[in-house]
Amino acid sequence: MVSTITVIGTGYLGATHAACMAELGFEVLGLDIVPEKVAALSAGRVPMYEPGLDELLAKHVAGLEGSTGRLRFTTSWEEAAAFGDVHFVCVNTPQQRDGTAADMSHVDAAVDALAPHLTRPTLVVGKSTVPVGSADRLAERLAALAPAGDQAELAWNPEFLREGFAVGDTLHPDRLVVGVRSERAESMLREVYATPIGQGVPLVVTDFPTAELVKTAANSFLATKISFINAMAEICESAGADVVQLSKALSHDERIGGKFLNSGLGFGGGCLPKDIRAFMARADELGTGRTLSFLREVDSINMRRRSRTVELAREQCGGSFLGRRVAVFGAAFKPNSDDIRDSPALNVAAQILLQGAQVTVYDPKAMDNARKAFPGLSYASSALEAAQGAHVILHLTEWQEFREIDPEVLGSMVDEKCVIDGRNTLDRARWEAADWSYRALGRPSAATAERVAVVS
Ligand SMILES: NC(=O)C1=CN([C@@H]2O[C@H](COP(=O)(O)OP(=O)(O)OC[C@H]3O[C@@H](n4cnc5c(N)ncnc54)[C@H](O)[C@@H]3O)[C@@H](O)[C@H]2O)C=CC1
Ligand SMILES: O=C(O)[C@H]1O[C@H](OP(=O)(O)OP(=O)(O)OC[C@H]2O[C@@H](n3ccc(=O)[nH]c3=O)[C@H](O)[C@@H]2O)[C@H](O)[C@@H](O)[C@@H]1O
Repeated sequence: MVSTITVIGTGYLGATHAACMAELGFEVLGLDIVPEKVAALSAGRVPMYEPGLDELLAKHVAGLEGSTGRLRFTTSWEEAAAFGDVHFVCVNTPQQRDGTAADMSHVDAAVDALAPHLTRPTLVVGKSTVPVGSADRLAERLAALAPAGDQAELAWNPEFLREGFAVGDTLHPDRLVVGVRSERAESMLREVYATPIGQGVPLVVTDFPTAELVKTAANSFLATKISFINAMAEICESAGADVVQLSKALSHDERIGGKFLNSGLGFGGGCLPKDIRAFMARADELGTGRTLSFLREVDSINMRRRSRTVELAREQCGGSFLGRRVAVFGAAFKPNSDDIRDSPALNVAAQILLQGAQVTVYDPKAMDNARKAFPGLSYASSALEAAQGAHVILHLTEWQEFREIDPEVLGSMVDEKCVIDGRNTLDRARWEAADWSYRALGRPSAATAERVAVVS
């Protein structure tokens, strides 16, 4: 029977997974190699912003008043190995520094550190996003290093949660996918996920490579859908059409659907960009690189959105950024997160800074991370403060609070009433009624829109 679970790597994925496993009723031990992270989590503090996670920690972390005491954290591999019936590996797999493939060093290091302590029957479950073929390789490594031999078995269980919705996505996933080599592994994972399975969540039981591929295929599809609508935005710009209306019209077709069809600055974050690149690199290794060549285009459409946003801002500044003040609303790669990994907003802000503007950034949650990564940018403590004396406002991460800003009030603080909506989520009519020049990717300017209206 499975009653104890360890979670190795307590970042965005692992901290959430650990807390949710405690919520499902298991005794959980989270392990990380960063002692400060372990100390923060042990005190019930979430080292990042993830809605709902602090409540779960308060409910379950041992030693906190009124908690179930089911959740603890450690840096000790011996303790983790002795504790867990099941070990989830949730460490990071970033893009390699000198290439586009996934850096597997953290996964390998975690397996190498855990395995020698595994003296009793156990299941090690990979959750990190890895190149297809990794599980086969790691299963051999585990069997070779673990004193328990083939009683220390591997399974692969990719994760599909979205940051900002991580708790809900973990407790109520769309589907569960498990790659297994034995009935024992399957039945242990069925025990772990008995609650969601009992609630009707579909479970797909498959082999290692298929489980690994489901994950990279899913992220590639999502990235492709976003770049598709952003390619349409490029066409709209040339043809004087409006990509927001186009997207809405497409979404009424149930076969297409409206999700992940929001055009704008494109995708960033710690997953979609590096996952499509790692997938292409792996396909090259497998000798099928051509099959995924479309993902190169997906990537370059996405990166072009960033340079197009910089261009549009430069046009609005009269052709040069020199001596101009630019306010950037948003630093996180998406709203409801403090994650700035490959953030399109910060990428644009940094490019504009390098071209001579004074750039002031405000984000509701990602300020600390942004300051550390981009110390050359200026930071304000509110959107209104960032906008003081600005020649152009760039709306680059679509936080709710930016949608709620009154353009009349903001208008009295800026030098020029010019806004670029990089996420196509501001109420254009409201901004134009307050006398702002509103520009967006894939949407006609007010002048073109009038011309199109006259012609039609
Ligand atoms: N962030 C997300 O929304 C999702 C991430 N994933 C995948 O999950 C994996 C983890 O991603 P994140 O949580 O975002 O990364 P992260 O960087 O936030 O967390 C990784 C954690 O692992 C720890 N770590 C690194 N090496 C270790 C080792 N040898 N032993 C123990 N701990 C170690 C780090 O200190 C860090 O706390 C990646 O493969 C990612 O692609 C999958 C689905 C969703
Ligand atoms: O593998 C992962 O780590 C995760 O990657 C994504 O989740 P996440 O990175 O949290 O964020 P998304 O909501 O997918 O957004 C990714 C990026 O695409 C952008 N996006 C999203 C949707 C859209 O219509 N348009 C668009 O530009 C967002 O602004 C953001 O920059 C996937 O949605 C998750 O299923 C997956 O588990």
